[in-house]
Amino acid sequence: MQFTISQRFFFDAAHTLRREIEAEGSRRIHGHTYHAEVSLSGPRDPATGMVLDLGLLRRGLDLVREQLDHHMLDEVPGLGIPTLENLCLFIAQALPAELRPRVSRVRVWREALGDSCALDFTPP
Ligand SMILES: Nc1nc2c(c(=O)[nH]1)N=C([C@H](O)[C@H](O)COP(=O)(O)OP(=O)(O)OP(=O)(O)O)CN2
Ligand SMILES: [Zn+2]
Repeated sequence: MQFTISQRFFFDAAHTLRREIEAEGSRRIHGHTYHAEVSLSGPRDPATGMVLDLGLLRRGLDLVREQLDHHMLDEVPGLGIPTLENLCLFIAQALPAELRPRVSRVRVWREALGDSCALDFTPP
């Protein structure tokens, strides 16, 4: 049996973005509140009854959040162009190594705008 556990966090960050449309406002430094959800999938460990203790996932997410919250996203090493797509990939790759193989989905969204992006990984 495959289970999926997930946890969310949010961060406030600034960025600029080059776009074909609505270019002027996006090119100026502006900020968003971003929400992110990381899902891990796998079997239950019969000894613990858990896929993984959610407290361990929370610790991993706190480490990722520190790299994004109140940062200028254009300057975050390894992020690249600060789009929702690249944020999904960055978050997946910035998780501690022991969590990464179990990541099945990373979703990032901006509640105020209704924008969202999800990155899905093939289950192991
Ligand atoms: N596929 C993607 N498209 C866009 C992304 C993205 O990450 N992936 N990002 C943006 C911008 O971040 C942009 O700032 C959002 O633009 P917009 O919807 O115009 O929102 P505003 O910041 O202008 O909203 P306000 O209501 O004025 O704060 C665009 N596209
Ligand atoms: Zn923006």
